[in-house]
Amino acid sequence: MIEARGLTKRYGDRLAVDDLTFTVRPGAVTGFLGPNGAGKSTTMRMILGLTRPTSGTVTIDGRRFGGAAPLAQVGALLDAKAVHPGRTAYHHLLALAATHGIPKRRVLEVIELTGLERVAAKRVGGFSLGMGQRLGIAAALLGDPRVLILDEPVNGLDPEGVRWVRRLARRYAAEGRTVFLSSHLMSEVAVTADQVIVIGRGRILADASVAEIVGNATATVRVRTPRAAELMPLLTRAGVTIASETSDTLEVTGIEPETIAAAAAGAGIVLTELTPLASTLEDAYMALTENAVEYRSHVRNGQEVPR
Ligand SMILES: Nc1ncnc2c1ncn2[C@@H]1O[C@H](COP(=O)(O)OP(=O)(O)OP(=O)(O)O)[C@@H](O)[C@H]1O
Repeated sequence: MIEARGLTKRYGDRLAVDDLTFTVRPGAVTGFLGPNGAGKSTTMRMILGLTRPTSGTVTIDGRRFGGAAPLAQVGALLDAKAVHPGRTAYHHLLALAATHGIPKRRVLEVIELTGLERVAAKRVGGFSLGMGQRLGIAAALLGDPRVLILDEPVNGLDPEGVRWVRRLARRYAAEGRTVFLSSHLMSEVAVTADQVIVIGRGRILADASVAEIVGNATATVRVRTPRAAELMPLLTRAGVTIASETSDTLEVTGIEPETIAAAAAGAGIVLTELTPLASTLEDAYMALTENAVEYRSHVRNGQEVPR
């Protein structure tokens, strides 16, 4: 179990993590989601005792770590590139095991577990991003930890690798361990996690189950009518957004289809389509983080440019 209470980190006048209070429970996969620069890595570093909080506390299974947490208690993947490039994967893991009193046979076990057998004798400097990521995960698993903290674990992995991380996370959670993984992709978290903590600009935007977040997302309804221009003002009110792609189509968010149908019928407007568009976790995420994105891009002249 990871418990953060009022966790705060300030870098100069920049508040990277702003008063976070949350609990990550064992027996479930908890996704930690947020746009670039939201404060995910800083939070994870504070959990692991690698960065000192400006204020607040965070404990793992009731203990606070001033220095790095022991491998047998917590396995972490933070920066997969932080490995000596001249060492082989095997020697990297062996050195790590030796400094933590972990037997050599466990090194062989994690090499097998992470599918690194073929490249274990190769120097890490020549590893692909995906192989480096697997090695980082192998290091995290070395101490057979009760708590697993993975920062962007699927970064650079191929589809097979992504599925493998997903299965690994689920298996660890099913064994009653605590699994906390960050991502900036809601789609990935949706299929892997049970719980989701969403942050933006260092603050918590949501802390709920995946099902709750999807359930709370306001659905959009596509309305087609030759009299769209007349219908639009009848639907306009606080909390409603209307987008119009073509002259006879409206995408309305914030009103139930029944209410739209009644408004149209009342004005004698014939609807040729009234379709609720499934609200996805990705929509919910975009809505949640709308005001918390620092580096959102948008499309101009067909090209994505930073705002
Ligand atoms: N050592 C540091 N010194 C100064 N500012 C920092 C430091 N580390 C992080 N920050 C700032 O704190 C904020 C949060 O960064 P952090 O890396 O925790 O975000 P993140 O959610 O992990 O983002 P990403 O998905 O891009 O990795 C950013 O604005 C970042 O520039």
